[in-house]
Amino acid sequence: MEGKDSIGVIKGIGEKTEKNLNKLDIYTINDLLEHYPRGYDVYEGIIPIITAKEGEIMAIEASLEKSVQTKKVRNLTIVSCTVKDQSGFMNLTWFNMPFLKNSLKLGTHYIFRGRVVRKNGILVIEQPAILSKEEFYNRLNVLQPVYPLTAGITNHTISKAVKQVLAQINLTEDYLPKQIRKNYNLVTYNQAIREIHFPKDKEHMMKARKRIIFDEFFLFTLALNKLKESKGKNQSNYILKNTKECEELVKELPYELTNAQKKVWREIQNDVGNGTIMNRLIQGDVGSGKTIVAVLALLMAAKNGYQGTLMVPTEVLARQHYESLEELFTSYGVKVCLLVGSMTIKEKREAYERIKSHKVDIIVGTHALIQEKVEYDQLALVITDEQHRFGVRQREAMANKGLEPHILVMSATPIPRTLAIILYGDLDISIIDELPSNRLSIKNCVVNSGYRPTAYKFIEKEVLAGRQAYVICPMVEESEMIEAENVIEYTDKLKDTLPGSINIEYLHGKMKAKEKNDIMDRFKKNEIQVLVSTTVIEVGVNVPNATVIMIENAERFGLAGLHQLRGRVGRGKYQSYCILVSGSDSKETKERLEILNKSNDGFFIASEDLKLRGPGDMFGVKQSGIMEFKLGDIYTDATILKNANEAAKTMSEADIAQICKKQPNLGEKIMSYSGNTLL
Ligand SMILES: Nc1ncnc2c1ncn2[C@@H]1O[C@H](COP(=O)(O)OP(=O)(O)OP(=O)(O)O)[C@@H](O)[C@H]1O
Repeated sequence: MEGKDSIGVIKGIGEKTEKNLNKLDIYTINDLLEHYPRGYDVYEGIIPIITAKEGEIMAIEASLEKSVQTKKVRNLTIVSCTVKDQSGFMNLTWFNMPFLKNSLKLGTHYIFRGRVVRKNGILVIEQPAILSKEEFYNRLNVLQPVYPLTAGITNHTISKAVKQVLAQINLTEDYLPKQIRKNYNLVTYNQAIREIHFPKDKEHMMKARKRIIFDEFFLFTLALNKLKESKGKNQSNYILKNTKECEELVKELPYELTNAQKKVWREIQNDVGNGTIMNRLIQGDVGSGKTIVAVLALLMAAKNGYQGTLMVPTEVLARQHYESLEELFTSYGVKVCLLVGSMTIKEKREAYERIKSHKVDIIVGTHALIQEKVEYDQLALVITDEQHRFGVRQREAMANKGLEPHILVMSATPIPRTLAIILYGDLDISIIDELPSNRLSIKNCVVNSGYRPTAYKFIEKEVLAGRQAYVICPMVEESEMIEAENVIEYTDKLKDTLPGSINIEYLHGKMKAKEKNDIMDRFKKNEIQVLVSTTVIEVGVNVPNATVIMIENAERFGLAGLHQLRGRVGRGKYQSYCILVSGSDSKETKERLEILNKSNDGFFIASEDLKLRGPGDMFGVKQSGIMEFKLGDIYTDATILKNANEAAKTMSEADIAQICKKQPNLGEKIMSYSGNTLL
C-alpha cells in the first residue's frame, strides 16, 4: 500500500463510503493519514446517575426502566428511554437510530456514555454510546481519536480504516533532514503519524503533534520564502492614479475616516502608484472598518480603467458586499457584478461574458472567481478577505489570472507582529489599530442556562426599542443534520416565549444558498428581528442595527471564534451586548470566558488565551483554524512556528531539491501551500 493509492484499496471501504470520505477531502491513503483527530476522548470511570452535570460527558451503568419510545419529528427519528441505577433515573435520546427499539432489552444492564444536555429543563444524555463491559474497560484511560466527520461517516469507520492502513504501509522514509530533527528535538515522520492517531499516552501524542505541526509550518514557510524571492519588488503593469471620485466618496460617507483608516488608505495609494506590484495585508480587529478602505481601492482601480475583484469566503458575504458596492458605485458609473457558486449555468455564462468584455469593472464573489473559465480584462487589483479560508495558493491562483495584479488581503485575525511577519512573509503589513469614534464598548456577561428567561426578556426589550438580535445555537459536533434540527427546535421555543409581533427566523448550514440569502436580506431590512443561527453567521456579516448576540454553549468555542462572533454586534452607534451562555460550571471554562467578559480587544484576548491554553491543549475547545493548518495553531504553537521558519531559512535550493527527490510528494505538498511551481 502506498500513500498515493486511492482509499478504495482499503478493505471494507466500498463505493458509498469512498464517496462520503471524499466529502471530507479524503481521496488517497495520504489524505486519510493526514485526517488528524480533532481531539481525543479519554474514558473515565462509571459514575452514579445522580452526579450528572450539564455539559459533561459521563458513563453510567444502568438498566431500562420502561421500554424504548420512538417518535418522528420532521425527518428525524428520535429514540428515547429512561434508565435507572441505584442512585436515580436518567433519560437518554438517540437520533436516526430506530433499530435501537428492538435491540435494547428490559432488565439487561448496559453501559451508556455520552454528553449530558438539558432539554426542557431535564438532564438527558444525547446520542450515548452503548458499550459492553469489555469494550468499556478496554478503553478506560486510553486516548481515543475523535475525527472530524460528515454524514454517513462514523468515527469508527475512520479509525478502523486508519488502523488498517498503518498496519500495511511503510512510512520509514523521512524527508526532514536528520540535523533538523535533532536540532528541534522532533520524532520521525513514521512515529508521528502513528502516534497522532493512536497515541500511547498524552506525552506521545504531544510529541507526534509537535512533529506534524513543525512540518506544516516548515513547508508553509518554505513556500512563502520562495514566493517572496520570486516576487521581489516586481514592476507593475498597472499604475493607479488617485482619482477625484475617491475623494468624493470619502466626503460623502456618513462618517469621517479614522486616522488609522486614512493612514492605510495612503499606504495603498502609494503602493499602487509607485510602479511596483502591491502585496499588502490590512490587519484590523472586527468592526474596525477595513471594508471601506478596500472599497476605495476598488473604486480607484475602476476609475483608472481597470478591473478589480473582491473575493470573500461565503456567498452570504459576497452578496452583502455586492449589494452595498452596487449602491455606492452607481453614481460613479462603475459597474459591479456578482459571481458565486450557486448561480445557474446561464447566469454564470452571462457573468463570464460581461467580465471578459469589460462590461463590468468590479467583480465580487467567492472562490468561483478563481475558476478557470473566468477571463478578466485588465485585472489590476485583487482583494481577498482572509478569514482563514484563502491560503497562499488561492491568492496566487487569483494573481495568475491577471498580468500580476496588485494584491490586498484583509484579515481580522489579531496576530502579533512577529508572527505576522512570518505568516504573511510575502506581504507588507498595514494595521488599523483604532475603532471608529462613535462606538460604544460592547457590554458582556457570562451566565448559565438558568439565565435564559432573563436574556429573552432583555432581547424583547431591545427589539421593542427598534434593535435586532442574534442567538447562536448550541453546537452539535456529531452531525449537521442534528444541528439543523436543534436550531429549528430552539426557534420554535423562542417563538413561544417572545411576543408574536417579533419575527424570528433561523439559519443553518444545511439550508440552500438561496434560502440563506433570503433570510439575511430580510434580517438586514429588519423584517426579521431575531435570527437564530448556527455559526454560519459568518465573520464579516454587517448589520449595525443588531445590538444583542446571545451565544449558547460558549464554553465549546475558542476565544478567537467567540470574539469574531461577538463582532457581529457593536458595529454601529448603539450600545451592544454579548450574552455568553455557558453549559459548564468548570473553573477553567469560567476563567476562559472571563477574559472575553473583561475585554473587547482582539489582541489582548489572543494573548490571554495563550496564557491559559498550553501548547497542544486540544481537548474540548474548537481550535481557531486560522490559515488552514490542519493541526498547527499559530498562537499556542508560536514557538514551533518560529523554529520551523528558522529551519526553512537554512534550506538552500539544492537542499530542497535533495529532499524532494527522497520524498516526491513533498514538492506537491509545498505547492499545495503556494500554488506555485517551485522546483
Ligand atoms: N470611520 C468610521 N466611522 C464610523 N463608522 C465606520 C467607520 N468606518 C467604518 N464604519 C462602519 O463600521 C461598520 C463595520 O465596518 P466594516 O464592515 O468595514 O468592518 P470590518 O473591519 O470589515 O470588520 P469585520 O472584520 O468584522 O468584517 C460598518 O457598518 C461601517 O459602515
